Amino acid sequence: MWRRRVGALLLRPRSSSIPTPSATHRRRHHLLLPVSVPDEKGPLASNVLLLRLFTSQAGADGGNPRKPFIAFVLGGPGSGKGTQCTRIASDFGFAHLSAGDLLRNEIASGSEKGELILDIIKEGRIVPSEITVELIRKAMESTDAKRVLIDGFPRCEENRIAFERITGTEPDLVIFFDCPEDEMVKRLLGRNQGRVDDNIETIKKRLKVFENLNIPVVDYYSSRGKVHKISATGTEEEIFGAVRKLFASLGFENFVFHKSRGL
Ligand SMILES: Nc1ncnc2c1ncn2[C@@H]1O[C@H](COP(=O)(O)OP(=O)(O)O)[C@@H](O)[C@H]1O
Ligand SMILES: O=c1ccn([C@@H]2O[C@H](COP(=O)(O)OP(=O)(O)O)[C@@H](O)[C@H]2O)c(=O)[nH]1
Ligand SMILES: [Mg+2]
Repeated sequence: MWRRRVGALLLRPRSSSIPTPSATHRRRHHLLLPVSVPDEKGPLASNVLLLRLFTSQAGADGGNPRKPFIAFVLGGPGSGKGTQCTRIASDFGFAHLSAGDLLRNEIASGSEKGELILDIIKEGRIVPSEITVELIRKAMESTDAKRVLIDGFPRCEENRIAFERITGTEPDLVIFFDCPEDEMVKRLLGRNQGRVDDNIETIKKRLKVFENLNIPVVDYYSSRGKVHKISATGTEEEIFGAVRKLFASLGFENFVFHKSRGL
């Protein structure tokens, strides 16, 4: 086991647990990211990330040879996380763990926890950390993959802290898909997957939760030099072009590219 020891179109959110963003936070968010995040227009190979990749895969990370390379994939609702993760998984051999899908599977299982999760998702709020982290932990345990994408998690600082405490590990890389709100709304309203949260009322709440609770997680990892911001506007293919460059710059082999050349 790899773990150390197994162990602003927006409505005000209804839940009082959702803090109102301070002007300082908003200012910080918009100023901080471009300064501290190496973006796709910057130098391709970030030596820090490259070093982490090799230390993680070679087992030098905390002396644990079986710790997978972990990438958190963040971005607002509808920014294209799931779409891009599917591409990364097939091109670069990552296991794709979608926190939202794990939660929806729990709902589909008919468990008592599932009922609570459904109520929270309908409201666009965040499921208690212990539930989500436990689902992710189990999913990670049941894969032998050496590279794992965790899509749509952590959603808030509390999620992040719980993950790091329970798994005893941190992500090696955080990808942040940066997308304007109006584009996200358009995509969500056209997603057409029958989701209980793809309606305008819930979308407004999810956007508010994203800005208030998820952006601080991006800021935290930015300050630790782990975030790679990718502009999520343009076609799926154009965005994947930037993603591909990032993974190539980190030394990941592109299986599809090699297969197409008979290698
Ligand atoms: N670059 C893009 N341009 C237009 N639509 C997109 C793009 N990427 C994804 N979509 C569509 O937008 C919707 C939301 O994408 P999805 O990957 O589910 O986002 P997320 O997981 O971040 O919510 C889906 O219907 C998807 O097909
Ligand atoms: O770590 C997570 C991931 C998702 N969710 C809930 O599940 C919903 C859908 O998440 P998903 O990632 O599937 O949505 P996406 O951003 O991809 O549209 C969110 O709005 C939250 O209510 C959560 O509480 N914690
Ligand atoms: Mg998704």
